[in-house]
Amino acid sequence: MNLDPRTVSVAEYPHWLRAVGTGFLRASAGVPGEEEVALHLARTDLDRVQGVFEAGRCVATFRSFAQELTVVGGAKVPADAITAVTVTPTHRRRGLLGRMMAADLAAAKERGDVVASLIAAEYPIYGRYGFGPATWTTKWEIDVPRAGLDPRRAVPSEADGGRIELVDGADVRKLGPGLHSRVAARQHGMVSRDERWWQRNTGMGVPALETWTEPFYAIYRSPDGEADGLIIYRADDRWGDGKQPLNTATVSGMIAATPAAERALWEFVCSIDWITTVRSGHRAPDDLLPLLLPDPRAARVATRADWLWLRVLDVPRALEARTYAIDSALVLEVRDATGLAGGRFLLEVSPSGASCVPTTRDADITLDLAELGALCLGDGSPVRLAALGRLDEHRAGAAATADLVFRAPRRAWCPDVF
Ligand SMILES: CC(=O)SCCNC(=O)CCNC(=O)[C@H](O)C(C)(C)COP(=O)(O)OP(=O)(O)OC[C@H]1O[C@@H](n2cnc3c(N)ncnc32)[C@H](O)[C@@H]1OP(=O)(O)O
Repeated sequence: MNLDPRTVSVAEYPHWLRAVGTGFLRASAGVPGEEEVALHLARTDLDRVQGVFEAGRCVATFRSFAQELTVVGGAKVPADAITAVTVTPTHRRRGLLGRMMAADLAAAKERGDVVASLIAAEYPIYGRYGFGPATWTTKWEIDVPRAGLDPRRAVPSEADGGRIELVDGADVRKLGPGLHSRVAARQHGMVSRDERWWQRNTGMGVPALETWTEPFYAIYRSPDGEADGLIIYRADDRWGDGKQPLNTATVSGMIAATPAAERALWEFVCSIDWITTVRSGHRAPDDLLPLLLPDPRAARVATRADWLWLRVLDVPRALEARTYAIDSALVLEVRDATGLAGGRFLLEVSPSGASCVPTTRDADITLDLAELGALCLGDGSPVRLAALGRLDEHRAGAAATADLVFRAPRRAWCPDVF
C-alpha cells in the first residue's frame, strides 16, 4: 500500500479534518459538515497541507502557514509555523511524521523562511528534527485574599490616572491588532496574529469542534486615552457552604504595552468582587505578575513548561536579525544532519549590529542545531548546555562567552497556541 505524504484536494479536505480530530483524540471527530469545512478552508493554504491516505481514509496530517516571529531587539523574521501534526494510532511509528516534516522543512528553506516554529504536544517528539525549546511558559494561580491587595481600593489608583473599560468582542477586533503589534515589537518570542485570530478569539467563526463561551474583555486606557492593555477572562460560579463567594477568574489572554497597563490589569482582575482565585494563563517565566502583588507568595506556579520550539533554517539570518548587548566574536560549529542549515560560522556582535558568515577558522563551540534553536532567542544557557554534554567547548571559557553573547534582558515569551 502506498503511504506517501502528498498535498490534499478540496474534496479530500473534510476527511483530512476528521483525521486531525482523531489524532487529537476528539471523541466526536466525524467528517465535518460544509459550513465547518468552509471556515477552515478560509484560513488554509492547501498547498501547505499534507496528508497520507489509505483506502480512502486519511491517516496522517500536517499543515504549515506563514508567520512572523519577533527576535531579540524587536525585528521580525519569516517563520514556517507548523500545526495539526497527527498520525492516526493505526499508522504510528512507521516514519510518516518524519517524511511529512522533511518535505515541509525543505519547502520552507526553499521559500527563504529563517526558522520553523511549533508548539510541541510532547517534549520528546521534535528535537530529532532540529527543533529546540526557545520559549518557556509559566502559569500562576493567585490566592487573592493572601495577595495583600487592599479590597477597599479602586483600581486603577487615582495616582495612575488611567482607567479600565469593559468592552465587547467588536471593540477587541478593532483595538487588538494595533495593541498587539506594539507589544510584539518589544517582546521577543511573540508571533504574528492575523485577522482570523482576532475573530476566532472573540467568538466569530469558531469551529464546532471547539467549545466557545463568551468571556469578559477589559482594556486599560492610559491617562491620554491610549488603549495600552487588554485582558480576556472568564469567571465560574462557586460558593462555599457558609455562603462565601469562591469564584475563579481564568485569564485566557493579557497583553500590555506599558508596565502601568500591566499592573492595572492584574490589579483589576484581582480586585473583582467574589473572585478569590485568579489563574493567569500563559505568561513569560519572568512575568511581572508575582512581584506586582504585595505578597508574591500568593502566586503559586501551577505550570512551568517548554512552549515555542524553533528550528533554525538559516543560521546567518537568524543570528544577524537579533540584537546583542556586548562586543564579542565566536566561531560556532552547528551540526545539522539534514544538511539544510548547518556549518561553521563566525559570529561577530556588538550593540550596533551583528555579522554571521561561513568560516574555516577553528570552532570555539560545537552544538546541534536543536540547541541553537533553544538559544537563539536568548532563553538558554550555553554554560548549562556544556554541563549537560550538549555543547562542546574547544577553548576554555568559550561557553561562558557564548552565554554573554546570547543573553537577552528579558525572557522570551510567546502567548499564543497555534
Ligand atoms: C505541532 C503539533 O501539531 S504538536 C501535535 C503532535 N501530535 C500529537 O501529539 C498527536 C498524537 N500523536 C501522533 O499523532 C503521532 O504519534 C506523532 C505525530 C507524534 C508521531 O507520528 P509517527 O508517524 O508515529 O512518527 P514517526 O514514525 O515519523 O517517528 C519518528 C521518530 O519520532 C519518535 N516519536 C514520535 N512520536 C513520539 C513521541 N510522542 N514520543 C517519543 N518519541 C516519538 C519515533 O519513535 C521515531 O523515533 P526514531 O526515529 O528514533 O525511530
